[in-house]
Amino acid sequence: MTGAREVVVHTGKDELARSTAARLAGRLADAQAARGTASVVLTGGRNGNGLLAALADSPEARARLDWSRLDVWWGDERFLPEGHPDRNHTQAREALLDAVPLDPARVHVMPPSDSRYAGDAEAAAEAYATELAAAAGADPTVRVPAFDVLLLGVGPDTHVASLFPEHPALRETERTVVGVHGAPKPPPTRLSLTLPAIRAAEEVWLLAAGADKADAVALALAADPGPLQAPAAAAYGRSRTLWLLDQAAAAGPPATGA
Ligand SMILES: O=C(O)[C@H](O)[C@@H](O)[C@H](O)[C@H](O)COP(=O)(O)O
Repeated sequence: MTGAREVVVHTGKDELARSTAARLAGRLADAQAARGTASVVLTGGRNGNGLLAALADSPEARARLDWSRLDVWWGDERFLPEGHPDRNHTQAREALLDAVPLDPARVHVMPPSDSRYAGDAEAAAEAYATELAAAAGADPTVRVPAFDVLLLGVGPDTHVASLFPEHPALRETERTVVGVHGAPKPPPTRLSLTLPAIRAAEEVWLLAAGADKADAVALALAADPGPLQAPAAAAYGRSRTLWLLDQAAAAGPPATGA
């Protein structure tokens, strides 16, 4: 079912961000060298934004990456008005996107809540699904591009993108993007790629740093928990699934008892 799962542990969150930025710049530059273009799917959250900030300073990115030939997508978005400071798009702009010469036509933002979808998360999700399908090419059975790298932050409950444990969005097998209602992490209304869309990526990279992630990482890396219990364990790429951790997140559940 899945490409090999690899785990890489860095000393701390800054080193994780720096090394992952170098790795990502190299991977995307290789794709551009081979195909002319590259694609990356961004994640929200502190680790995702830390990675983007590190990418802005990355010598590897400066030396090798052609920003104008990079397609940028999002794995999830907080369904809030355009420019809201909590939107993943706003935070990504601040961390990186406004500082590099991207082609605006290649930056595929998930619709904000004050767009023409007027607060209708399902309609916004459908619009993004249509944009993905258009980018995937002429074959109507292929509805998501084969992203080079899809990034996912891992939540302390093992959520990835806006797919939370036990949430009905995890059961989606048809749609590639859904509106997520009643999310336990604010804001409650979100847009998210579904598991089938995530699994269309060539490589899925999961990021976690800090002791508060140790239980989640241990659970997701343990033998096959179901997706409903541990969404992170159900997120994998076609050719590779890479877990990028710092030592605290990799330390496993804290010892209990005497
Ligand atoms: O929009 C979001 O909130 C996310 O995309 C979410 O899935 C995030 O990546 C994780 O909660 C990890 O976030 P941290 O890196 O901040 O722990």
